[in-house]
Amino acid sequence: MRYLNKAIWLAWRDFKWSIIISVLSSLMVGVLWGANVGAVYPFAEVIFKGDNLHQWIARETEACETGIREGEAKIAAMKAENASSGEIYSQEQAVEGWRNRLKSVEKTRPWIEKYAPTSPFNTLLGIVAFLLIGTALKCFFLAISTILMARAAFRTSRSLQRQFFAKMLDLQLGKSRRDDTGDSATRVGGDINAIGNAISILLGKSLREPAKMIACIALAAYINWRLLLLSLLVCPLAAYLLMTLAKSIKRTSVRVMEANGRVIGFFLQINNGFQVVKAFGNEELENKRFFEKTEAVFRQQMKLEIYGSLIRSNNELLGIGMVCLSLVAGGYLVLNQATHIFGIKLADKAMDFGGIMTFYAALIAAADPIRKLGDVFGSIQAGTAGAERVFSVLAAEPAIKDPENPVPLQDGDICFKDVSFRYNQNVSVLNDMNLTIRRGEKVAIVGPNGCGKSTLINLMLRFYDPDEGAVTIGGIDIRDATQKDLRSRIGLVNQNTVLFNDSIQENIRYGRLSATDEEVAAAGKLAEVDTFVHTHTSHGYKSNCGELGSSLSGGQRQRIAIARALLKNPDIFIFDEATSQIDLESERQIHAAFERCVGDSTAILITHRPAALELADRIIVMNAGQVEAIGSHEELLKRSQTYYELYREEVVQDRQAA
Ligand SMILES: Nc1ncnc2c1ncn2[C@@H]1O[C@H](COP(=O)(O)OP(=O)(O)OP(=O)(O)O)[C@@H](O)[C@H]1O
Repeated sequence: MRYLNKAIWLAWRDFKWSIIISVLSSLMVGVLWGANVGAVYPFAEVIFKGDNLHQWIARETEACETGIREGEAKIAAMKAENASSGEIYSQEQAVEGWRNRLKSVEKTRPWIEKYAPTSPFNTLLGIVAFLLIGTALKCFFLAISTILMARAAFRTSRSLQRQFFAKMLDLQLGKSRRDDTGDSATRVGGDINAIGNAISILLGKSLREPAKMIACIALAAYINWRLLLLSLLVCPLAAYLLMTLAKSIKRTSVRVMEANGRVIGFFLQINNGFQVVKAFGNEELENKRFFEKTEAVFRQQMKLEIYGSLIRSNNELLGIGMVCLSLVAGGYLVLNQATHIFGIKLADKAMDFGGIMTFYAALIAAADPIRKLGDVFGSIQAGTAGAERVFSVLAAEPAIKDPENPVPLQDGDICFKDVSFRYNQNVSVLNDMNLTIRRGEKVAIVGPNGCGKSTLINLMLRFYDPDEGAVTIGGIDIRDATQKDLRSRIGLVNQNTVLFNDSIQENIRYGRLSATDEEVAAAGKLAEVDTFVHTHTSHGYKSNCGELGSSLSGGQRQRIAIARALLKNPDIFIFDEATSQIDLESERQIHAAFERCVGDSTAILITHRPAALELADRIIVMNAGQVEAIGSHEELLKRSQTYYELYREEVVQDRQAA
């Protein structure tokens, strides 16, 4: 509940007035509900006795005065007979009851005398009109309350989604990275919707229904509070069952959310990798795995449904239990015109027909909101579970943070000083690495698979921070600058080209949002996007890339990514295997463009391609997380066995490809 309270506080902070008006409207619904039930009393009196309200109030006054008179006479007689003080006290209480009742009657009398019709039929018409107007007003307040609360709840859920989205972007950095896409998708979708639903129910239905219930209970208490207490005897047991079931619902709600996360995660994974599934003919296996995951959701959902129906039954039984108890006791009192059952006093005076009918109507009307509250529990518990899952992510501290007093970066040499890094405790990826890349220099980094080349780039972009040592640019530790400042200076094209489901033009413009169409086209031309965009697409630069660039070839995607980086015109270019999927001829053309565009920016190329190595002033050979050798192509062929072997492999591959 602590986390759901946070969500409610957010709703309160932003939609105070909506909530206040909605809550007041809910209270009005409660009052009008009780008032409508209260109309049963005069209705019963008029229909069954043929009285009008003037006659009824006169009878009531007379009954009260008689009750007081007789009571006082009894007290006097008791005192004369030296009766016990307990007996006298009980009689005094009865007289006090009559006096109170007379006071209420006296208060009502002027209203009845002034406004109530004199004929019974007109009285009936008046009651019907009261009922109709009361119900119309109740509907009006109900609509106001529901709409305003829904608005506050939906807006709060959307705002939570935005916060969650921003947080996810921060948490993707460093070792706090969240790899469970399905789980995150469930949290941002279903869980947040469950929170919104819970807010709307908690501040709407769960105030409105108790308000209706309280109005009816108050009416019942006004008629006969002792009889009401008797009918409430079933409450403690029902409340205990309710609390136990509520805990189970919360626990199961969390399990449903987790299981849903696994279904979505699995679905996304197979959807992305469907070609592998098809190519290896593993459809049956994946269908079976998916079936098991959906079955797990089904099992938890069924549990939830069973708990929900138990709560509904519990509440319904509670309502009917109250009515039944009072039916038996009240029926006995009226039929026997008694005030006691088993020596226990249950009424000050024998109850009349209208009174007991109104009492029953009040209890039946109180049972309806109690029944409706059954569904409320399930939704609130689901919202509480969702809030725990969502706020635990929102509260997580990102591993990569900006410093409190950032220093502006200067263009300059890039230095890795004694840098060590491991993704997890056991495996060291970079070991005490030292490397300086001079400002404006073009370097190529080569090395066997898994030696740490991309990790080097990850540290430079502060996607991770080193465990030991520091990365500096222009002599400033990049941890002392803001991430925005750092990344604004770097143009990255990496091996996994990511394009968004937008036009080619907008995907290139992603490098610099302020770029004009002409600038975008110029960058496209330099990166050889032009060579396919006019011949292979229907709408040129306006053609859509498809989701994640799926309607383009690997090479075409890489060219768009290169154009995006060129458009940014950064201080530092990083090409991480950026031309690995481009044919040799296009690669040469891109390299020519690269030389023209990179100009005096620093450029780091992670590549095995011999043609790309020619662009570099120096080649850095990495092996097992360290710099093994640095030099020109010719020097390294002689000095570095690792380089020699890598080069020979690539040349053979290029010859085969040509
Ligand atoms: N996010 C990660 N979590 C855990 N280990 C990782 C992660 N990314 C990379 N590694 C591991 O770190 C090591 C270095 O990976 P890196 O991607 O830096 O190598 P690389 O030299 O760029 O390889 P390649 O030439 O194959 O792209 C590898 O053993 C890899 O499995």
